[in-house]
Amino acid sequence: MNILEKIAADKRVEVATQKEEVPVEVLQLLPHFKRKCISLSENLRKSPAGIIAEFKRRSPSHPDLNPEAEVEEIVKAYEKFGAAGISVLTDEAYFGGGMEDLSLARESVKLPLLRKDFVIDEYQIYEAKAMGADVILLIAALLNEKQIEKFSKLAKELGLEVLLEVHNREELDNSLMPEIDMVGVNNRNLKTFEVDLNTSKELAAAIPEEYVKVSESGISDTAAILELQKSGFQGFLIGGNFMKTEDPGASFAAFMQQLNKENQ
Ligand SMILES: O=P(O)(O)OC[C@@H](O)[C@@H](O)c1c[nH]c2ccccc12
Repeated sequence: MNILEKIAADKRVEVATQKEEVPVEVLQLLPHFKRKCISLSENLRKSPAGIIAEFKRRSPSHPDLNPEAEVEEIVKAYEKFGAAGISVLTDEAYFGGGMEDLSLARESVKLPLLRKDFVIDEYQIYEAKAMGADVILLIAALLNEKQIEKFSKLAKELGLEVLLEVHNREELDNSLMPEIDMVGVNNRNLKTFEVDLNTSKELAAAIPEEYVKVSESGISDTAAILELQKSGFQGFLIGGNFMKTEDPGASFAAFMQQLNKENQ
């Protein structure tokens, strides 16, 4: 079993328990359930930089990233210094996050929030909405075409946007559908953790124009962004580069300052 399959197997157990504790009918009563979502794809289309800054404490590839990080201060800095959106890891077992982080982020900023998790069940989409998310992630490597269709239709019904994550041409060709808003190319192979920005560059041309293109993972300098922009990317999902430092908000601010200088 590779790491992705292991995460998905654990996730099924976790979701089954969670569903019993807080059924969908209860989620639907929470105040954010009726909230009108903010569009990340629109923000990315109009933003000159298009950075989706991520909050995560650890990951399977970086177990000691920033174990004690607190969400509020960091997401506020991400907003203040010009992020187009924020990604919050809600997986506890492998990333040290939780739904609590997502709700705290919701209370702290107005930016669109991506619930970053391994969606394998419709329940998690209701949960994302109830906790104040604007966007869900669907990972093509984990889901078949039918599931992607079912999940993205539900997301749309709830007013959420969908970021589809692909890692190769086959996943892309099998998973595109009209309900998807953004296509993210993950530069990190979730099966081996290897990072290669060429993954984005090579897949860019195959992504139809109507989808906003997002390059995910392994981006550590502004030069990479300028290059990826040339390949047609409008969104850049960056986590570790900021979270690995003692003050992720300050590192993000410095990164944005540099990027704005180069973009002029
Ligand atoms: O920390 P990085 O290398 O900047 O990567 C951020 C983000 O792309 C990464 O966390 C990610 C991309 N797809 C995922 C799916 C699940 C969990 C995490 C991820």
